[in-house]
Amino acid sequence: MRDWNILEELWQVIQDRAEHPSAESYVSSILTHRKGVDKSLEKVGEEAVEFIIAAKNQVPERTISEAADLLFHFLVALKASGTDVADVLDELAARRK
Ligand SMILES: N=c1c2ncn([C@@H]3O[C@H](COP(=O)(O)OP(=O)(O)OP(=O)(O)O)[C@@H](O)[C@H]3O)c2ncn1[C@@H]1O[C@H](COP(=O)(O)O)[C@@H](O)[C@H]1O
Repeated sequence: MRDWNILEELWQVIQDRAEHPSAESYVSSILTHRKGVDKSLEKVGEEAVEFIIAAKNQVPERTISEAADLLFHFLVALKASGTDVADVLDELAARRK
């Protein structure tokens, strides 16, 4: 099975950008956007739609790329909304049957 550490790494980078915003950082630009949390939520919506279209049209490369965009923006939106990804993982674990 593929290593999931990339998601953990990405979460660490997002945390770091939140604590130390930088002008060159895309993550910082979303987390400090004038629209507040709405900007990150908009991006999740856009990327979800793009993912759905790619998957429906059965375009594998595009589906992978849009899925990556969606996962990335979802993590940024979790941060922007003050949600800890650890709590989401705990919630999933608690649903184990
Ligand atoms: N995984 C990503 C990643 N995926 C997508 N993107 C950016 O997300 C943006 C999405 O863009 P769209 O296609 O929606 O383009 P757009 O219309 O210009 O976007 P908006 O103006 O609507 O925000 C692009 O600028 C991409 O570069 C990402 N930017 C950063 N990362 C990761 O986040 C880390 C930190 O990045 P910085 O914060 O930029 O240092 C990086 O090292 C990467 O690992």
